[in-house]
Amino acid sequence: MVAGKTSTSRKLARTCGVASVDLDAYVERREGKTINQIFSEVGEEGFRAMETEVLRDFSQRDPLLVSCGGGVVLKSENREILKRSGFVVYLKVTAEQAYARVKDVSSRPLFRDLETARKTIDGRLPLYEEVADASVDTVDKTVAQVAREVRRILEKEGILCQQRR
Ligand SMILES: Nc1ncnc2c1ncn2[C@@H]1O[C@H](COP(=O)(O)OP(=O)(O)O)[C@@H](O)[C@H]1O
Ligand SMILES: O=C(O)C1=C[C@@H](OP(=O)(O)O)[C@@H](O)[C@H](O)C1
Ligand SMILES: [Mg+2]
Repeated sequence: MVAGKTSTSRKLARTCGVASVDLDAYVERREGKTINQIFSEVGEEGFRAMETEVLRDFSQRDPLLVSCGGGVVLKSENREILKRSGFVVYLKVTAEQAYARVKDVSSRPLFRDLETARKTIDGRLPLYEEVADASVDTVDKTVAQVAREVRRILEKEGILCQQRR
């Protein structure tokens, strides 16, 4: 959470002219509810079911930049989809940096305080590493810098065409 997945993907889509979708934004629009409302109405389990459904749908469309929610790695089914059908870039962040970026964490039901954020990040680390084809450290970098790094990786992999600079 707050690694900059949504912002980086949006920036990259704009600069590279590639279609993009944010899974959380898509779920919110489809349900006509915020992530918070979904969590309070159907719980995390209900939200995770929706997340898997949209991940499955969008994994079949190509080329597409998909920004996932940070908890997408929790289900093994999702991890298999990510590994099978995408090139996965893991954006790394520390709990401290994430907190410094957003003072108001109220729109993220699972990001409550610094200690919880630390534990969440530590607990998920092996899962992110399991699915990642590449990783980018986002600490002390702007969204534009992170997007540039991701773009270079995708160009090197032959996923995006080299752009003239
Ligand atoms: N590299 C960054 N530097 C500074 N602020 C950032 C950076 N990446 C994201 N942010 C800010 O942090 C907040 C959360 O970013 P977001 O892209 O929604 O992260 P995620 O989708 O990983 O949770 C936004 O307010 C965004 O502007
Ligand atoms: O890490 C998580 O479990 C979650 C991250 C959120 O997305 P971001 O990582 O884009 O904030 C959102 O999917 C939901 O609040 C749950
Ligand atoms: Mg996001």
